[in-house]
Amino acid sequence: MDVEATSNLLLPEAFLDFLTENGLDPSIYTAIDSIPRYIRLKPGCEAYVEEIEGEIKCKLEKVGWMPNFYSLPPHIQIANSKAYQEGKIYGIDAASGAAVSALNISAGDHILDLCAAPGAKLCMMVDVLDSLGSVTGVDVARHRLAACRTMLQKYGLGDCCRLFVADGTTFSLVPTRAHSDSQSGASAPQEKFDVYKEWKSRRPWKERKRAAKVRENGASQLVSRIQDPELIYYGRRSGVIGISRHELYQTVDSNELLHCGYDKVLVDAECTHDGSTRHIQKFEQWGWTTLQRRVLCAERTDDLTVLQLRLLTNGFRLLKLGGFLVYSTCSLTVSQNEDVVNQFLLQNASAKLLEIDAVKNWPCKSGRIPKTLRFDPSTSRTSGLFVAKFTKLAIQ
Ligand SMILES: C[S@@+](CC[C@H](N)C(=O)[O-])C[C@H]1O[C@@H](n2cnc3c(N)ncnc32)[C@H](O)[C@@H]1O
Repeated sequence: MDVEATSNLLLPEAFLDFLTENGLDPSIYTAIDSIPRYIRLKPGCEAYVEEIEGEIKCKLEKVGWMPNFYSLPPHIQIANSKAYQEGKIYGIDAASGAAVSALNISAGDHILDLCAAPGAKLCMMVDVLDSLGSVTGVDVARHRLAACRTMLQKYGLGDCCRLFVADGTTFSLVPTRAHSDSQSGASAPQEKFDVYKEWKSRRPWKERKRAAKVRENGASQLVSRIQDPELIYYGRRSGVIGISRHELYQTVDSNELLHCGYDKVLVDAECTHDGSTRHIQKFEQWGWTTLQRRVLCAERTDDLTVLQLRLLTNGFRLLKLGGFLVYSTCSLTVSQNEDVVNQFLLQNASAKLLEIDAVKNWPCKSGRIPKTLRFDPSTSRTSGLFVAKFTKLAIQ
């Protein structure tokens, strides 16, 4: 195959083989420069649109199918703009916006984002939540979650959030409303003295020592064996302040989870990122051998599908009865999407795949399983994304 004739990128033969094996059309990388960049305007900042246009020297096109989203030419950089630095705009693809919208977040919801970093979707969730309810962000990569914390603080969105470095396949903590509503009185009186106080970026010595110990254990064990998620941030209204460590880390059994689990769960799972043309473009600088290791290696893909199924299964376990869970990946391979969904449905009788209400206006296609969605860069003019939505039913 003549690589240069089919792509703006000089895609290596091995990647083209990967696409062919997975039934993916390499032409999604051809039009890479015609896919716009997207930003989300912080609600309440509508009056600044003209000022922002003046600053970044280009017109912002309103995205008709996704509120608060604007598109701009892909070469425009926003990172140095005042609007970006002040948190009035942030970069998030419109398809990512669709994954969040599919959750139908309402004020007061308690939300779990199981693969949260670097946090674009988490920020949007907090915006939509309008500070009522809570968002719990979990990610196994500490440095990426720390970047998420920085972003929350920069955008002034952290008040109702708490962030845990943890393995999403085993994470077990419920929203703190469960404790404050029903269990706060249950802890021993002496523990009440050792309650979480307001978050300070400089942690007390005792807490830093404890966190360092957890990290040390993590380095010497597989991450999935870390018992205690590490709390690296909590906001004033996250439900953490005023409760004890014992209360925060208390877990509940599966029956209780049906009632005190999360209202909404996002599992934006780790994947090969092959649907994100911009991500694949970065391998030009990072080196195609990194792509070989991260994307093309069959063993890695097999490990990934196991991880994806485990993340989805645990996210679903933490969902309350009647709640909504969205599973998304930015891979377009069937093995990481429809195959994972099929496997999950086979193993979870209480899971029901749902239609996504807003889909009529979205520029996406159906996935191979009815009700699932695929954003395909060549037709949606967004990054590639797979989205499936589930609810939890009561089973006898
Ligand atoms: C596609 S990215 C998530 C992007 C994020 N939702 C956003 O909107 O910015 C996948 C994330 O999964 C995290 N991850 C990988 N394995 C994980 C695990 N076992 N538990 C939790 N997070 C994991 C990675 O560190 C990565 O940050």
